Amino acid sequence: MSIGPVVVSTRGTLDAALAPARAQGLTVALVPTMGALHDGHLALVARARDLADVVVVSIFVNPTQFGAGEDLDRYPRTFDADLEKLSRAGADVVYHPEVTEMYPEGPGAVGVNVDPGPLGSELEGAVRPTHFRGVLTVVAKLFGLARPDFAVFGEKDYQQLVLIRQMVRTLCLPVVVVGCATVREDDGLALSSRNRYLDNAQRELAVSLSRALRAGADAGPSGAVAVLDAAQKAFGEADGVDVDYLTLRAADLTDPLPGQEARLLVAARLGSTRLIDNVAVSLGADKDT
Ligand SMILES: Nc1ncnc2c1ncn2[C@@H]1O[C@H](COP(=O)(O)OP(=O)(O)OP(=O)(O)O)[C@@H](O)[C@H]1O
Ligand SMILES: CC(C)(CO)[C@@H](O)C(=O)[O-]
Ligand code: BAL
Repeated sequence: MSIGPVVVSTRGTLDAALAPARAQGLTVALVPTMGALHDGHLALVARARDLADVVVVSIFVNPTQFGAGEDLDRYPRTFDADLEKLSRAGADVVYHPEVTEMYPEGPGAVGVNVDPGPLGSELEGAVRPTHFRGVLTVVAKLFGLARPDFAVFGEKDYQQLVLIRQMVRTLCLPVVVVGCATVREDDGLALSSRNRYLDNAQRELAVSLSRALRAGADAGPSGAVAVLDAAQKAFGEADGVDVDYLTLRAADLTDPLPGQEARLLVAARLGSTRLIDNVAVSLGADKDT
């Protein structure tokens, strides 16, 4: 019987847990999460297992990436179930700090933060203006704490992945960022901890996000206009789904160019639940250009 991962909650105990591996020159992969783990997270852990000798998973619901009125208080916290899943997935260390450990002066204290730059105010950032500052700041802290050789993130949070890559490049951080494909339900819905907020009717409607993205991606060779048309049509009249954005960008989230791999991204609200998703699109030229 496996004894499961070592669970630590402070910088000192994390250092102590990783010291033997570091002394032997073993490599470390970090998988940052906010818990409420599902198969999408476990795919990241499996990738981390392939990449490195030691796998550290952090579970921390980071208050600084939630805006006022968002779901910080009701965000699912399922630590015991998470630990069982991580045990089966072969994680070595679980870092589960308290808010006071990560933010000794309080999460609201004015201090040093990572500025995400202009992309931090677009797409998700347009609706959640302080979100990416909070994400990048906590990810930078986690990198400083765990000092991983590799860090694994999901493409489901595509803008987050792009911004983390930018941060690593700009700040010359010594870590390799690895992105993992989005894991989906059988009907196409991207797995997300927030899916558990959906009632039955909303769960049925939620498939319209991935259906629209799929239709858009299929129209890729016909150009950007066709992609957006097809995606919007596939959304149809889905009553009860309020789309925040449905947009086509280049893979680095600048303007898309024909002949390149692009990304079609969507965010929508179903009642008080906000879901995001995206797909890769092989983009051809518009017919009349
Ligand atoms: N379906 C998925 N497939 C692959 N990776 C995923 C999936 N869902 C989440 N991840 C990745 O897991 C990591 C931790 O994400 P997080 O704990 O916020 O889970 P989440 O399901 O995205 O939750 P939320 O509902 O808050 O968006 C991130 O790198 C995220 O991109
Ligand atoms: C990367 C992350 C763990 C930072 O809190 C979070 O934004 C998430 O779960 O995607
Ligand atoms: N998966 C991104 C975390 C958030 O929405 O706050």
